[in-house]
Amino acid sequence: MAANGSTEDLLEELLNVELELQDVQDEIKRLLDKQEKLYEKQSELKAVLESYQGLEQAEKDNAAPQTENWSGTFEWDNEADDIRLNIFGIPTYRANQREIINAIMSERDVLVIMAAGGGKSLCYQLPAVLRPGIALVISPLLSLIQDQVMGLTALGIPASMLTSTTSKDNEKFVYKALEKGEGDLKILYVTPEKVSKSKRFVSKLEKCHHAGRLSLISIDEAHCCSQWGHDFRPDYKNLGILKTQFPNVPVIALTATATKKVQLDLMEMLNIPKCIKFVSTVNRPNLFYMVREKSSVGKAVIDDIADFIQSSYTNNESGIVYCFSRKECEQVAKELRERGVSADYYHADMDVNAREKVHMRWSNSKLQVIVGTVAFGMGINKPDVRFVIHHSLGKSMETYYQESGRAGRDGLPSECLLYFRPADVPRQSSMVFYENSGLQNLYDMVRYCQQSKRECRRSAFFKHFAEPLQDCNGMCDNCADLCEVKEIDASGHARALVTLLQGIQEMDQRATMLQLVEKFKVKNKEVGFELKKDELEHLVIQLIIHRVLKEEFSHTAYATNAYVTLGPLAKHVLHGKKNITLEVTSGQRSLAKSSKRSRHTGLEIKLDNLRKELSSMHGGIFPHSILSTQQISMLCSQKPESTEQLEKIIGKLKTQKYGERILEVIGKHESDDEQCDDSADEEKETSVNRNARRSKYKKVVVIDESSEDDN
Ligand SMILES: Nc1ncnc2c1ncn2[C@@H]1O[C@H](COP(=O)(O)OP(=O)(O)OP(=O)(O)O)[C@@H](O)[C@H]1O
Ligand SMILES: [Mg+2]
Repeated sequence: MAANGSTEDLLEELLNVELELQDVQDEIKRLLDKQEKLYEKQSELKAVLESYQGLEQAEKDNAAPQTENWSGTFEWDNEADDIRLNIFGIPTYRANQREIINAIMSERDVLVIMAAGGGKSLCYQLPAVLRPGIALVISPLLSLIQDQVMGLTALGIPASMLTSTTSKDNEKFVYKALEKGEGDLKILYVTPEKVSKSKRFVSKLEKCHHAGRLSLISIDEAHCCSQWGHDFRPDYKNLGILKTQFPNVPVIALTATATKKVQLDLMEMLNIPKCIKFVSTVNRPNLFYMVREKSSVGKAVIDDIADFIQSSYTNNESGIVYCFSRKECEQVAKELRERGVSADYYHADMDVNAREKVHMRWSNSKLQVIVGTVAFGMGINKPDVRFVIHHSLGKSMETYYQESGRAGRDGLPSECLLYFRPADVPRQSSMVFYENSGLQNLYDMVRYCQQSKRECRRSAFFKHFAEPLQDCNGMCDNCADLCEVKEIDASGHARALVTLLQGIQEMDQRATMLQLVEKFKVKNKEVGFELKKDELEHLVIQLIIHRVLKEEFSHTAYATNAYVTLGPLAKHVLHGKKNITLEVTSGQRSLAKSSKRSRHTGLEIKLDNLRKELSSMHGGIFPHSILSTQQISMLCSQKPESTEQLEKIIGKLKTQKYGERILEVIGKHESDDEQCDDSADEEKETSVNRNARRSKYKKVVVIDESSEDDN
């Protein structure tokens, strides 16, 4: 019995030792993984440091040529102005466009960083028309290429492409144009694969260059070259050979966003160390940014989205709704349709044809809203997207800037609305935590969502992209809506939360955010004023961002779960060294500044209908290629009566093609107008006004700035 007893004891002890060993091995594995990650981070940081040093040197080396005055007068000024107005139908240049065109015309290599919709295409398309020969444009996506070629063809500019969809006949035509200079071709679009994989193409290009007919090389969406960028394409890596093969042909690389590191990478990979750099602001002054509380009650958020679209965008103006997952995408599209919104979904699980069909219907304004995942990305070229709604927060400020930036590429007022609720944070964090800086990027995004009502939303973008602050001009919810902001001390709640979590951890248990909040509600009725469930969730998230709490992740066979644990600054809260305040805004908001959104007049609607009619008559080119929304606004304010007046607004080419119909619509509207005193021009309520009224009572948690150091 005794022997038996001691065998059992020994077995138990052995088991315990084995369990402990297992724990130690797990711990070693965890530490080795951590070491691996730290090594990676170390080498990445070293590379960044080197590239910064290199960039500074390169900038010094380039200092002299950069001082050239690209806004001066040039011999091609008149001809360029003529092409701009009479072919492209563009009345004036936007910031940096003229300077970039002048640098390219002076045969310099150029790197252009210009916000989405800033007008990068004109910077290479105009010199392509102006210079003799053929311009080669590298673009990453078939759909982008097709849009561009269609748009140029509508303007009467001979453009072609070589892609997987090009017919044999067309290919022959292009090769003849390259090799022999036969036929009419000014701009040729190809994907990067063509350059890196088709020897035949490169040899034709060499012949074209040899005969002096290669006018310029444009590399659009150039950030795809860099592994540090957000859309790396392996084939972009080989584009450096273009400068080696054709050293005297000017190269223009263009992208909407590139950090300093990406810029340096691009210059190196494309072999353009001496390029002239034009960096424009990331600010998109025409975008109105707003964040709304996402209700956790049933489908309230869908009701809100449908209401937003139906009350602000009654003329079928295009929009995008971004969702977190494919399933959510389909669901939201269905729910919006049930509420009478013309919506369909787009995600990576669909076959290419179905996806393309949805995209086309939307591009032609036959479908109002695309409900998409991040897969609905770079190929979107529609300039008149009036609103981008995020059903859930994105994974970083960078992606939010890109996605929301698809609104208002035509420069007209547009809205970017994000729905936020704390419960969406662990959904995202459990997806991104393994990415390099994944959590840090996500928490920056959360900061934007939970920002104090006293802070401008735009300032978050300026900070993120390391740019000096600029005036928002009332173009975000916080700047437009005056609301009373009160602060309430929530340090007691924070302390109680930390204590509760400490207790949970001491019992070797753990809790998700929702479980923690539930437990807290049950246990802590006595902490001063009572917070509602969603307010407590906001508080937990805010404590995570400020490292009082932290998220930890654990995998099951089906999912990754996010748990909340004590963070490095938990002690500060416990010892009263860090104050936490709750921001409470009053429900009554008033509009600070007058609305920036233009009104829809009867004439605008008539001209919009006309461009749609003409677009289907002209072989389905996009309505915005017939008349841009900006041109419609100018037509409405100037109401031209003759061909000469019309030409000054939309240029000769469009006047020749569509002038008669446009003048007819304006003339008829004017005579109707006189009779009925412009009753058709009933103002539609501006969305900014409406937003101000629809904003709801809300509490935001902020960490007191006066509290102890965060680090
Ligand atoms: N000077 C201008 N005046 C008015 N409209 C312009 C001007 N330049 C470009 N646009 C219009 O602005 C819209 C966006 O231009 P473009 O497609 O070139 O943007 P982009 O900078 O390439 O943006 P993205 O990064 O999204 O590709 C187009 O409809 C274009 O016709
Ligand atoms: Mg572009």
